Amino acid sequence: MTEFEQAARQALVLMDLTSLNDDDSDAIIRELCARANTPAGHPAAVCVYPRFIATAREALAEQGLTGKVKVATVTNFPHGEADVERAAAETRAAIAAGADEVDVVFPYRALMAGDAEVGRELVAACKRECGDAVLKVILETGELKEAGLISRAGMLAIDGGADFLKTSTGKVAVNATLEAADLLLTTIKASGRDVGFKAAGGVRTAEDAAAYLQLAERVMGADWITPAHFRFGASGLLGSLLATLGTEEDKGSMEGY
Ligand SMILES: O=C[C@H](O)COP(=O)(O)O
Repeated sequence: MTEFEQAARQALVLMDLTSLNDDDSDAIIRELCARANTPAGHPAAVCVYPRFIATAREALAEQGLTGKVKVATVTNFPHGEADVERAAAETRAAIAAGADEVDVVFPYRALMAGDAEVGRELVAACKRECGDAVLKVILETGELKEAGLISRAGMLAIDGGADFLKTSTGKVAVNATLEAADLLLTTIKASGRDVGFKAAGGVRTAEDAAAYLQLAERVMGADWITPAHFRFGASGLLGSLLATLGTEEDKGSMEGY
């Protein structure tokens, strides 16, 4: 296996296979879950809107993937409002509906306007609702733009109890970049805390994935890169990974894409 194929195989098991579109339906989420069952292995999670958590659980069970592929969802998404109570209530509802993992959007506009405390509070409130469930905090680095703000947001999220720092919603002009990834990985390392990293938004090819993996290896070391610490949030990466591995997607499960 070439080094590049190895990166594709690794990226597949680190992926949160995502569908967060306005026209998502039960049928589309069922197909997403069917696509998770690839001949080359399965992703770490599927990531869906809260109203599809039950559908995803059911569809993964039908694929024999219960417990193997987690169900992730999003809260305070995509705008990252500074309403702690609402974000906590959405997170509580997501956990009650059966989410294994919650990706909450950090109130990044509030931070840009000078209110740092609400970000820490919102993350802490959502982590309380999660308990042992994984909380990923979406910082929207492409909107924060400045290195200082990106690192500050990362530190606040870690202080609030984030299990992962995630770059982006995938809904703004600039999503995951290697520069933002470097800043967040460095922030995680400097914190000394057991926090993971998720690159999300615009990661489309095996080449993209390999570059992030190389960066993470340089900053954190190869052994750190497991699904417990590193994820790709991606809606359009699976096909490229499977093509790199010489495995075609099942066209029957591609209807609607
Ligand atoms: O969290 C994941 C992102 O929403 C996915 O973004 P993408 O559609 O650009 O892959």
